[in-house]
Amino acid sequence: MKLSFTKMHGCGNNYIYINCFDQKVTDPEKLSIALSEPHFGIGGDGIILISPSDRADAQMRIFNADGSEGKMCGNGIRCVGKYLYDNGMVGGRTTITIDTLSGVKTLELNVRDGKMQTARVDMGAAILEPAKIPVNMAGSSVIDAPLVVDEKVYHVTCVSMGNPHCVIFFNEDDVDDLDLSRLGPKFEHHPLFPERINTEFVNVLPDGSLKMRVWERGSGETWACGTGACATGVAACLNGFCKPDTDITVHLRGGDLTIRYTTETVFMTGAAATVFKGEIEL
Ligand SMILES: N[C@@H](CCC[C@H](N)C(=O)O)C(=O)O
Repeated sequence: MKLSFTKMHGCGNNYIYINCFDQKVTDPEKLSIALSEPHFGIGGDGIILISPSDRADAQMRIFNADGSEGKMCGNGIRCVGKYLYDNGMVGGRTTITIDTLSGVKTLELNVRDGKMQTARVDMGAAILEPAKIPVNMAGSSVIDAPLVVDEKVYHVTCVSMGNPHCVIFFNEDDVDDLDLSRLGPKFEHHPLFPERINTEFVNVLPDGSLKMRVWERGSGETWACGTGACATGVAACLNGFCKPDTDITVHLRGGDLTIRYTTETVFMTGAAATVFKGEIEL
């Protein structure tokens, strides 16, 4: 059996996109593990299925490289917008909707020469995680709360953007120097996060922008995470490093995203790119 796919990335967060309008995937968990593997598969951070929806232009489902399913993918949703627009699946409209496990999201597409370049996504309201970690909590949410990992105290702010994120701001260490392959799994599998967690390691730069590295549950270190950048922008506001209702630049390993946190919602703006198309024998 042959499967057509498109490799796309948003700020280096690269997934294998499968058009399920005309193809069927029966075991997406197993397929994601096989295709994400770089030596025997295609290589990537996971797969994203694009299917018909009865309440939006399309539905997307995201599977991490280990086969687990995420509820939402910020970099992925911009790529799905590009896929739909560039392939003529939304009749040239630049306002489109995409159904996700975390609700229907609206995208405003910025188009040049018939191709989508960037998208602004209304990601929905940030959900402040209820306190599971004792001590130093503002209200009933986890904001700047101490969490011991490997006998060291980290101060974490937990924000859900449909999927769970734990954001840590570093004053002294440059996040570029952290050994994420050692540290990331300790947060991902910490007993306080039974559903596992995506973790963002962040420096606030002198100009007020944010430098972020991410360890994603189910995929390890990726070059960017859209929901993670949103959670980081929100956490920066909650901790007084940035201001709501302003554009916050988040520098990721694979590019920049612009985040705006308002009382009603979080907006994320960034690019999406097609890398190549292919067909794989299963
Ligand atoms: N890379 C994504 C998030 C993908 C899902 C995540 N690893 C999870 O399991 O929650 C993004 O750009 O948001």
